[in-house]
Parts: sequence; structure tokens; C-alpha cells
Amino acid sequence: MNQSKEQRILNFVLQNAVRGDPCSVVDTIDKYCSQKEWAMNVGDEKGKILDKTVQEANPSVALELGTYCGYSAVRISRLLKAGARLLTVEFNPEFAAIAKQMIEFAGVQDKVKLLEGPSEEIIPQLKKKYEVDTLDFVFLDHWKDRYTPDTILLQECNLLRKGSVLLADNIIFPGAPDFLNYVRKSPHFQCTNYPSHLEYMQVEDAMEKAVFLG
Ligand SMILES: O=C(NCCCCc1cc2ccncc2s1)c1cc(-c2ccc(F)cc2)cc(O)c1O
Ligand SMILES: [Mg+2]
Repeated sequence: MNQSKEQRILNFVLQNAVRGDPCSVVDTIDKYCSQKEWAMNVGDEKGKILDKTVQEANPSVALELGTYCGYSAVRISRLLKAGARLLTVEFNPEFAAIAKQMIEFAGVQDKVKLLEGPSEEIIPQLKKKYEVDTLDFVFLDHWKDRYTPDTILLQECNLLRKGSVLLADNIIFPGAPDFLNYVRKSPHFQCTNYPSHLEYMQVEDAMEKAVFLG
């Protein structure tokens, strides 16, 4: 049974990155995916926008929708203060298994909780089952047509507070036009656009920050 691309990415990290060093894991994934096989990690250019947004928010509790191989989970969790945590949601079991190993190799497993399943099932469980009060930061990087319904679901579940920061990947490519419409038209969000490029490519992309106003 030949290996998946995600398994090849993980193996490259296990063989070339420094165990316990999240930066080396992030850099090694970027090296592989820019030189050998493209993969849908947020990448270094948009990753720098993610870093700045996370540092500004300095979250105690962060949520990521769409773990994939764990690249952004490692990237986010390396910036979290002591005691802060990241909940990351992945519905694909193969991806989740790869991400779990990636997170452990990077040494951030104490900050990251990987939740397997569809976001629409997990979001309503966050308060009771995962002891979340409100979310300080949410990174949306899952199915692009789930950004809007899940943003509405987060509000319905009372998981956002005044100042909660949402950051969405792939606003231009593959695109999330209904999300852009929704947050920009809503009086409950203050939006900022960050033009960038699709990971490892010279294709236009962008991220959108939407701060919840309560
Ligand atoms: O689909 C993308 N990302 C989501 C994968 C879906 C994973 C999910 C996680 C989850 C968790 C909970 N509930 C439901 C879901 S569904 C994605 C795709 C491209 C791309 C760009 C150019 C291409 F030619 C082809 C693909 C680039 C990106 O940066 C992406 O993020
Ligand atoms: Mg993405």
C-alpha cells in the first residue's frame, strides 16, 4: 500500500526536523511542500500574518477548524503563553493521525487538543465537553463553505465575546465569498483584509480578520 502525501510530509519531518522544536517542524514542512510536493498548509507568507494576529490576540483559548497535517496548529501553539491552549478540529481520520504525530514531534502536545469530527458537531460540545467559556481566537481553514455556517454556530453557542478574533484563510483562493459577504455586512464584526498568496504558489490569495463586536 503506497504512502499518502501526508505520510511523506510527516516522514520528512521525522527525519529532518529537530524533535521538540516547533519552528524547525514548520520550516521543514515548508521546505518539503515548496520543493517536493505542494500541500494545503497555510505556508510561511500567510503564516506570518497568522503569527502577528495570534500575538496581537494573545489568546488563552484558541480554536482551529481544519488541522490537516498540524502545520498551523504547531505554528499557533508555539506562540501561546503558559497555560493557554489550542483546540484543533479535523474530520479526516488519516489527516488527524498524521497531525497527532506532528504535534507530538514538535513538543506542543501539552498546548494542543486535537478533536476528531465535523465542526458542526464539535462546536456545540465545546462548552460542556471541552470546558470552554469563550474563544479568544478562531482560525478558519476548513471547508470554505463551512466558514459562514460555523461562524453563525459559534455565535449561537455563545462562544464569542467582545473582541474575539476570527482569522480566515483562503479568502480569494479557493475563495470564501459568502463568508466575506457575511462578516463585512454584519454590524457585529469589524473586518480587515490581508492580501497575500496561495501557499507555495504565485497565485493571489488573502486572509480576512473579523473581530466580534458583541
Ligand atoms: O480545502 C482546503 N482546506 C480544507 C480541507 C478540508 C478539511 C476539513 C476539516 C474539517 C474540520 C471539521 N469539519 C469539517 C472539516 S473539512 C484548502 C484548499 C486549498 C487549495 C488551493 C488550491 C488548490 F488548487 C487546491 C486546494 C488551499 C488551502 O489553503 C486550503 O485550506
Ligand atoms: Mg487554507
